[in-house]
Amino acid sequence: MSRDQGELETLIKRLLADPDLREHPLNFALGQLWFQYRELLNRMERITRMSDAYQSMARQRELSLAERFDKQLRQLEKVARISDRYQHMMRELNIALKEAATHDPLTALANRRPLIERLKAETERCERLGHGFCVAMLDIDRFKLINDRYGHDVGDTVLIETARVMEAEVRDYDLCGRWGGEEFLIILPESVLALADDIVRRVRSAIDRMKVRVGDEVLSITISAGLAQYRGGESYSGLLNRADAALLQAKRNGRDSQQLAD
Ligand SMILES: Nc1nc2c(ncn2[C@@H]2O[C@H](COP(=O)(O)OP(=O)(O)OP(=O)(O)O)[C@@H](O)[C@H]2O)c(=O)[nH]1
Repeated sequence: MSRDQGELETLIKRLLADPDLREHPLNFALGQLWFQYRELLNRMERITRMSDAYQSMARQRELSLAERFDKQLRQLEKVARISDRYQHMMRELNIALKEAATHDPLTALANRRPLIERLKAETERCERLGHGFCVAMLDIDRFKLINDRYGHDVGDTVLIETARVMEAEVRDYDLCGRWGGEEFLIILPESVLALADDIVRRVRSAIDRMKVRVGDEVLSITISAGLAQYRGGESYSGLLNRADAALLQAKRNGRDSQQLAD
């Protein structure tokens, strides 16, 4: 309120309160004007208060919207983190499942499944391109004796060590797997029998040099092997049968040896 306005209000209040002026002809009109002016002022104040309240309410609502937005954002971030972890877990699980489906849990070598897939692929490739490939079936000699004498755990260690040495000796593109029990299969692509024979001799001599210790004793492990080269038109199981028969012959020949299939 300005200074002039304040002085005018004081003057009007004084005039209206003056008993000598009560009968003055303008007193009633001035009283009415004063009353209307006060009413107007009150209404304006009410409107201003309402507008202030509305603005503060709006500010409050904006604030709580921002807070709600932040909360939603935090929740979304949490969901995204959980989903990331879940996807990572699923990926790991898939890898573990694939590993379990294609690898022998004891030696970590390929199991029969990828071996058979590779045999099929190689026979098809052979038919198409005419490249030769060989397989070698390898078997630990008198393995039952090791189990019986030293226990199953030592037998397992022998299997693990044999697998490790075997895999280290073959070429990168050969596939070495556990066919079952103490029997291993090596698939040698792009090879004729003479080359496969050299590679298997190298594998056997590395296993010969391998040292598995049981207390003070060092076990000596020998291997017998049968080798066969793929013949056009033959099935992969026919090829395996010939390698198996050659292995049997190697065993009959006194073990610790290798035999080429006819
Ligand atoms: N420790 C262990 N032993 C196994 C496993 N799988 C098979 N065997 C054992 O391997 C042995 C194979 O014995 P045999 O088939 O008689 O052959 P071998 O004693 O090696 O004799 P030859 O093959 O004739 O030289 C059996 O005693 C099986 O119990 C395995 O995962 N761990």
